[in-house]
Amino acid sequence: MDQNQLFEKAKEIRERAYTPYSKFPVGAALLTKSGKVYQGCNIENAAYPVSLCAERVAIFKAISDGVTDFAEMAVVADTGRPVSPCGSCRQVMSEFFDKKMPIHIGNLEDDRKTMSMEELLPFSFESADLPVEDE
Ligand SMILES: O=c1ccn([C@H]2C[C@H](O)[C@@H](CO)O2)c(=O)[nH]1
Ligand SMILES: [Zn+2]
Repeated sequence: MDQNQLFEKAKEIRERAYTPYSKFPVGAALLTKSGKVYQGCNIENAAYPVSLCAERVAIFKAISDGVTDFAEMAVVADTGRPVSPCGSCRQVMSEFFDKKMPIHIGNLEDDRKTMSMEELLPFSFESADLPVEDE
């Protein structure tokens, strides 16, 4: 699966977004090293903060399937510049993605940009920062 195909998967799932409040559908496609693709769309709620972003839906689908061998992600929305994942999604990505993993962001005009995990969230808070528990 190449980058164009991954963006197609992101655009496809974007059509399933549930966005009656923002009217801002987003699609994400997460490729695993074994070639499987997990697709996610944003799902909103009348209680606005309960809404979940496309990126986290894709990641949580994979994690709940027992899959963690992530290779690349593509995210797409109808934005003027390539869509910028929110801070909460960057933090969740950093929990599961290697620092060098490429994240492709784009818009419907196919303006695209690829950033590594560590470019997207530098100096991230991570498990190594937590105190080590003695036994
Ligand atoms: O990268 C992004 C940015 C925003 N949203 C969603 C959250 C909300 O449903 C809507 C407007 O913020 O877009 C995503 O899914 N991914
Ligand atoms: Zn987000």
